[in-house]
Amino acid sequence: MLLPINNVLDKKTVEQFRTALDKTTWEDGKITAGGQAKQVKVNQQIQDQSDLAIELGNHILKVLGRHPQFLSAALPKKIFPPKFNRYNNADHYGPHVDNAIMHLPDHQIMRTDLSCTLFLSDPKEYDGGELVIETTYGAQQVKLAAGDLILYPSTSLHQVLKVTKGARVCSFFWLESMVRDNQQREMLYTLDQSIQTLTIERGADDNEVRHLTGIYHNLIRLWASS
Ligand SMILES: O=C(O)CCC(=O)C(=O)O
Ligand SMILES: [Fe+2]
Repeated sequence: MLLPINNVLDKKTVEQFRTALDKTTWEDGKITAGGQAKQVKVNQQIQDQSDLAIELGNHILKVLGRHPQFLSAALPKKIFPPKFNRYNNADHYGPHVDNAIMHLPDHQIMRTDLSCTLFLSDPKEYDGGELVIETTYGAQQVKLAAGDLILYPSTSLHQVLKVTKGARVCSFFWLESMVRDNQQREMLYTLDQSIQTLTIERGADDNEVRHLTGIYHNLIRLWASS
């Protein structure tokens, strides 16, 4: 499932992020890529452990930590500290699959189940730069408004097309989910969203709402690892 989540950051916050990012130092994105990805990666990034990356990254994590739709869809166990990239002057990132295992700054490791891009440039600011994700239903092109985020399975082959005008600035990161299997996680998300709608329509004291909520939690018990 490719899931867009709108307005993760409001316009004012995006503006504050951009003011800081537009005047910071950017380095070659190849520095942090390995193997096959290094060969096809042509973009810029800011240093992962810089004060700015940590400050902005923590803000994103705080917002996501209380975002019901994100939490329901991702069921996150570990989230990689958000990174920041920029594509301009014909930058692009050729087709690749993200590494399965990532090393966290505290020397722990995590498995990547879901990949995220949080757009910090408005589509009007640049030409090209679509994130193209291969799915079982064909390639999907993603280009979202500034402040919106796309969540997609890390198992997917994906690429960022050449930016031919302007600049595409994003934050990107990965997460390990408590539910490893994409299909199980997607069913839990659909069930949870349906329960939320039903609860609004019928109230929390409704018999079916009670049963379905119980089933949701019991499926989590069966499928989640903490
Ligand atoms: O810029 C993006 O949207 C994705 C970047 C990416 O695929 C990566 O860094 O692995
Ligand atoms: Fe990637």
